[in-house]
Amino acid sequence: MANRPVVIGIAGGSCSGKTSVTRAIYEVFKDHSVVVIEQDYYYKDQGHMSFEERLQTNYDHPLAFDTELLIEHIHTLIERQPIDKPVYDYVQHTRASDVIHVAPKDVIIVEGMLVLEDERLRDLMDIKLFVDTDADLRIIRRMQRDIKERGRTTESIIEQYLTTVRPMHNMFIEPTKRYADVIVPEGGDNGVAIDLMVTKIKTILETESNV
Ligand SMILES: Nc1ncnc2c1ncn2[C@@H]1O[C@H](COP(=O)(O)OP(=O)(O)O)[C@@H](O)[C@H]1O
Ligand SMILES: Nc1ccn([C@@H]2O[C@H](COP(=O)(O)O)[C@@H](O)[C@H]2O)c(=O)n1
Repeated sequence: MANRPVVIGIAGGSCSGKTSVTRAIYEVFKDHSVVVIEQDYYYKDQGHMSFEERLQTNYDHPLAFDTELLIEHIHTLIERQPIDKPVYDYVQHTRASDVIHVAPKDVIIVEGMLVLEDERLRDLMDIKLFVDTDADLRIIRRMQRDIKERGRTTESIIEQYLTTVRPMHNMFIEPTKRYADVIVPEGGDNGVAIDLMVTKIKTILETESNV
């Protein structure tokens, strides 16, 4: 077993396929040892705000996240200590009351739109991925997903996309592509990129000098 866990960052726009790539890697290592940390679960707690106020939040800005807590939790996992991971409720736009107890593992995947935006996060990562999918495909996927899974209407999705999702993507997410070691076109469908990642992770895990 490696001394220091391997930390992989998986960034990219909303609905680019980050979760799909994460799941594909998870499937390979799940019996071995892998933990997934979703940046979305670290949205700031808005329990003190009314539902109407929560609708005004810009969920695509870096300041919407409790990045301090996210960094603290990754440090804790790297030190091979457990964490209580928050749970997020997209319908209520705030943290759920429960947490998930997460044991430390050999592979830590940190997945989320803006995980390459903060230098402190980037510095913790051994491998940085950016999932790159065209904006037209992403908005179609988002429309389908958010109506089905996140309690949204067509009108609210279009309004949010034009006012915050698109401009914040261009301002904060797209520029982080430059920090990626690997740019993955088409996300979960890119079997070659996923195989390469799996091979690289195995190599790091097997390397004695990984301390
Ligand atoms: N290649 C694909 N073709 C069609 N739909 C996809 C594809 N990849 C992902 N999706 C769908 O798009 C939505 C977002 O995908 P996901 O992997 O969760 O992206 P992200 O984590 O980047 O938001 C999901 O509903 C998923 O089923
Ligand atoms: N209460 C919230 C919180 C987040 N969002 C949107 O989620 C997107 C990020 O999740 P992905 O799985 O798509 O990467 C982001 O674009 C936020 O706008 C939300 O709508 N409501």
